[in-house]
Amino acid sequence: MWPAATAVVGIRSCARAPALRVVPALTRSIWLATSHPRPAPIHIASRLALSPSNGSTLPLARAFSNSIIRLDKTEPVKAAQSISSTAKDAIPTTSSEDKEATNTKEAATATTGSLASRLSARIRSLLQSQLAKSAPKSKDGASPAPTNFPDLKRLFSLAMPQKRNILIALALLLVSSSITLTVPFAIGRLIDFFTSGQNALFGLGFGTVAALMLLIFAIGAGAKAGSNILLELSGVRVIQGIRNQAYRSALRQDVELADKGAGDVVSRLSVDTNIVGESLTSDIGDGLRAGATVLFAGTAMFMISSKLTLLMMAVVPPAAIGAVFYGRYLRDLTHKTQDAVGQMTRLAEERLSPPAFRTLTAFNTQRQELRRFDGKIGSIVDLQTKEAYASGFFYAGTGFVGNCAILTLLTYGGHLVSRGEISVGDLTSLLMYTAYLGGGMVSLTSFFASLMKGLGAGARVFELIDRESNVALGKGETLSVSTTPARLPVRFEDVHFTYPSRPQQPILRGVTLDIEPGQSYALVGGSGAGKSSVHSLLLRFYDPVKGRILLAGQDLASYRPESVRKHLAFVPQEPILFDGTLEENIKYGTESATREEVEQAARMAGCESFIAEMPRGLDTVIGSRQLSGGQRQRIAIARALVRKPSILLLDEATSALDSASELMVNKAIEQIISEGKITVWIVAHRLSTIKSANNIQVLEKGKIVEQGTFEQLDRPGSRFRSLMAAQLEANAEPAEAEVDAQGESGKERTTALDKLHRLSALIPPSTPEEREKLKRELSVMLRLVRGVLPADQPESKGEGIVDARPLSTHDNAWSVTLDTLEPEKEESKIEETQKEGTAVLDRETLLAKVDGSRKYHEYFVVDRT
Ligand SMILES: Nc1ncnc2c1ncn2[C@@H]1O[C@H](COP(=O)(O)OP(=O)(O)OP(=O)(O)O)[C@@H](O)[C@H]1O
Repeated sequence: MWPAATAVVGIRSCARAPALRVVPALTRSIWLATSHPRPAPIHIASRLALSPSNGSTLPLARAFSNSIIRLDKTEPVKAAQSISSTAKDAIPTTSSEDKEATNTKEAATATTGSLASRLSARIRSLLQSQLAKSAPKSKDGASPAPTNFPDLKRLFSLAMPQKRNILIALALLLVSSSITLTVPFAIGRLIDFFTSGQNALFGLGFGTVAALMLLIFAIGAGAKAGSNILLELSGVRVIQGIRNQAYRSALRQDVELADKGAGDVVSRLSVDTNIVGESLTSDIGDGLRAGATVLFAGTAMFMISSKLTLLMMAVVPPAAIGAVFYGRYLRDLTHKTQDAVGQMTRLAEERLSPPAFRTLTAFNTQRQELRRFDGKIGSIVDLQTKEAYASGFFYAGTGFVGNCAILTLLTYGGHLVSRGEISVGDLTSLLMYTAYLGGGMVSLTSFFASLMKGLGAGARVFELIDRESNVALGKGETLSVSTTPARLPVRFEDVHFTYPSRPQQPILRGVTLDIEPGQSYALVGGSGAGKSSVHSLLLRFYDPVKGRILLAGQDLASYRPESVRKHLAFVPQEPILFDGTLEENIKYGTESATREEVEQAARMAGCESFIAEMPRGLDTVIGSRQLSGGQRQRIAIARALVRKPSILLLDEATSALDSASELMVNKAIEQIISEGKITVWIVAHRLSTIKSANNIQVLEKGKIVEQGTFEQLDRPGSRFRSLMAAQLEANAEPAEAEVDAQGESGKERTTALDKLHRLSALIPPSTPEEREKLKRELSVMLRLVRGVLPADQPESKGEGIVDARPLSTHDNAWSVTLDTLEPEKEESKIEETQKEGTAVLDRETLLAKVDGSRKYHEYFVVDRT
């Protein structure tokens, strides 16, 4: 408010003519119109303001300004040195003027030299501590990672695609600003015209002048509209360009980025890009307008009264130094604030994701979550509080400096008017130009501050854009294949692996294995053994830290990742569906698939029945969580099948399926396996799934400890058997009450059948009590098997009922046949079978007892060594 307030005092002190009464109000309204609510790069002002006045100050201003520009670059300490050396250069000039003539030049140099070096050290330490504080902490919180702020050139390069529009907008802006800036001059002349009683103004009649001015103002308004529209539109396009660039970069990253959570990336894409785009377009417009205002107003003032102008300009350098430090502080603060916003977004996004939201609702952890979120907001508020204090003090300071300047103008200006050195009109123009200058400088500070904010946010955007992926897309040789599906042997050779986020935790410690084309493999191991990690390495989500993976005899890392992934299909543990139709979801990644191919894949994956129940079949739109877990898995399997891959990777792909669906999917997989065209590599816990593979690999403690066929591995003392036994024990815990409660309803039957699957490979108990328990269970199962067979079941192989393979090849094993479990014979038969060694029940025999008309060709076996 300084120009308006002090204008009153100034005008009163030199009031001569009635027309002057209008000046304070006029000054105030013009100042309000030109001032900006936000701060300004006084360094530019200082350069401009100082330039015409004093030859010796021009280099200083330039050097200072250059130092400030260097501050924006990535070398803050060098910039600090530069600033201090600029200050050092400045001190001899000013101090030598003030010194007594008796002072020797050496003494002055020594004094100023030590002052300058102290100043230099102080600035350097300030900047270093600021940088250290603002730099994001590393994961362990120990050592801060240095922040690389982009230089202005890099920042401006983002606006290059809109260069033409921006330049036109800026040219229009200069036209409109120039017109606005002639107003104080015209008013000064008008005041002199009215107070002097002349007949002509600029040699023209008043009416003509007024009409001309109206025309000029209209042109100014048009130019302003044009520049505003063009800048806004350029801003939108620039933001669009930055977002595209950043998103493209995000999509090309390796999965490590996603492991950290998407929230931070999302906030970079949304908030940071916005800040950068704004600072490159509308803020640049504001800045240029303000710069032109300051330049024009300063020059005009200088022409009206150089003495007065120079006197006023003395206040600029301290304000400029303040602006530099404020700007820099703001830039670091913005970077930190944006980081904090990123963390908050990450938390909110994670917690509001459908599965997380269900969990927090079910566990009543809303308060706890709110506290956690509050903590995140708290750190943002802390940073914003610092910003509030910084801007409060800064603006108070610049306001104070401005008031001092206007006071000087009015006091000394009034004096000059009273001495007749300048006219009242001149003083009025000066006063108005001061208001313009003040407003312009405030706007410049605002522009400077937003540019600094842009740099802070830009650093985060560039971090994303520049992030190098370890597994770079588009780099490497194209994997060329002669057949479809391609026959691609895989070999892991002494592969060691740790996740980048946990380099101290080895996951694989020398895995060596072979995958032959057209074969099927099951990778088994305890939870957390690293099975999924093995698949991740083949998919090149990560690269091994040691050893190598060979694909078709060549290092996997030498291929273009996309060309390898084209031949792989992957069904993850937790399949992801996207918003869209079922067909779109199945075709995801295989856009060329026809409707028939989609339908066939859906059929093979066992999706047919539930798709048929959907209102629009394959065209039904689904959200990411609008299907059951088992349905999602089946869609994901269909998605993999429609791809017709060379290698099909299934990671617990049937874990969420019930037995009937699992059986259906397993049959589809078995069919694929039997065709021998596609290599199938399964990660599984369930025996029924594992057994469908020709080869089994057992992963333990980061190594493959056993591999072979099921028959080879299912032997006493094998790691595989103990692994299976441990899992089965954990799963098969039948209780009498539960068994009784099962009845024969479809759902319960399915549950019991699931248990039956597991029991088909159970190691029978050795103690009489446990054997008792097993007998009870098997007898219930027998009842269930009878119950589950529909009366109209055609003569068949028992499809869709029970999945169990012949295990008759097992040496030294024994089995309890279900027919031994007919109530009256149970006890004796078990004993008997134990003595006999291996005996197998074929279902045909079993079911012949149940219903002589049916034939079944599969077996239930209870295996025991
Ligand atoms: N993105 C990751 N970053 C860091 N560590 C990870 C990551 N993913 C998995 N791990 C760790 O790597 C180890 C192996 O995990 P992996 O998922 O490969 O095991 P798994 O054998 O597939 O387990 P499960 O059978 O339970 O799915 C685990 O200890 C796990 O904590």
